[in-house]
Amino acid sequence: MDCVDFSKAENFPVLKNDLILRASRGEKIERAPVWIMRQAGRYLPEFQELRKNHSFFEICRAPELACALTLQPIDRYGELLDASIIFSDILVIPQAMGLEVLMVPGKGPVFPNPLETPDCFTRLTEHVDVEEKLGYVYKAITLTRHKLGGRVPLFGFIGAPWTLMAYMIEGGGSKTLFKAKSWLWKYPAESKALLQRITDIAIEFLVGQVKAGAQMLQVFESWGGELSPQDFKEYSLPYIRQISEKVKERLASEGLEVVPMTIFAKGSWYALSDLSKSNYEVVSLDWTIDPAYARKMTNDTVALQGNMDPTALYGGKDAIREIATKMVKAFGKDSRHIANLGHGILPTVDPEDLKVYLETVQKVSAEIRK
Ligand SMILES: Cc1c2[nH]c(c1CCC(=O)O)Cc1[nH]c(c(CCC(=O)O)c1C)Cc1[nH]c(c(CCC(=O)O)c1C)Cc1[nH]c(c(CCC(=O)O)c1C)C2
Repeated sequence: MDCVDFSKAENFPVLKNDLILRASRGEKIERAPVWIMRQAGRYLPEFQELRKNHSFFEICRAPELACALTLQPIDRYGELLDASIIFSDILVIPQAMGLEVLMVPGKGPVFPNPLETPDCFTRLTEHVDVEEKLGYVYKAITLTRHKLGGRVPLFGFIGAPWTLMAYMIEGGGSKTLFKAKSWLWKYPAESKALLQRITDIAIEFLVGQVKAGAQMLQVFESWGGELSPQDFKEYSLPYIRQISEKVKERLASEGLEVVPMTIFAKGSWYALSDLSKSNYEVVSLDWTIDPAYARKMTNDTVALQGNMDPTALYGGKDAIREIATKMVKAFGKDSRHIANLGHGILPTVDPEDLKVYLETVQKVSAEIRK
């Protein structure tokens, strides 16, 4: 019997379901692929069980545990999911840059010593060795690719530079982001220097994730919608563009597969046209955007991902069926559509209700293509 070494990014099992890769590239699909942001998370009792005995970042740093959590939704929902996403967090980049981040149960991420002024740059590591600091994510990706057995493709991801900068200054979640945004007015040059430092690491990290086995990449600009259209153009878009352009250049020049990339800029409806011209195959939509409007603004040049309101999963099974059906129909049968929610699944959703959503999407999106 052949012995495959699960620590090596080679001899991966053959992919059996490439629906999401085809949808991303605008190829013909028999139905819309579906996956869920935060699908490996707190709404699953099996996640809670494992989490009881381990801290959040301990799990991220232990490839066996991160792999086990990534597989939980895939094992539970079987063929109802068309993609997996590696269990990790966007905040591993600020950690690699030298900032401490804690995950406080019931509160979320906390930076005990956030950046207060640009003088604090002295606390950041000058040259981050991405492999040394974040190699644990690569190991988790490689192991997961083997253990997935080719069932579905595996996403790697990062937080976009503006979103990470905001966390590094706010020190955690925030309603107004007034501390991070005040940097844009008080220290525009230093803000751009910080965004560039994050961008350089992000590029390296995404290339490393593909090398390790990631088959798609998603960039989360979760706090895009806190910026005005003008500020988005200045402090978010240029870095989002650099990331897709340079990652693809690097992948091609290193003879690696140039994998499809998704941009999710939550709240940035005004930027849809710009985002569709930013070298991403997929633009992800939050639930406030009408699919027809998005199709028009992106001029039908990209695949669209989304976008049921995550709280619709609290409406009961009949409402879920009705709302999911409407959503699938709104994206239409000819369009490139990857079904998802408009943001991450909330921690108190009943996993059986999510199942109804997945079943409905698969059924309806196949029916309208017959
Ligand atoms: C893609 C991803 C993320 N986090 C996690 C994953 C991997 C798992 C998956 O998606 O299935 C695990 C992931 N990350 C976290 C959890 C819960 C941690 C726990 O067990 O206590 C999980 C499962 C913790 C976390 N980490 C973060 C928050 C948000 C806090 C805030 O509102 O400011 C929280 C609560 C930061 C974070 N993390 C992430 C984002 C971008 C997506 C989004 O906008 O939701 C953001 C903003 C991305």
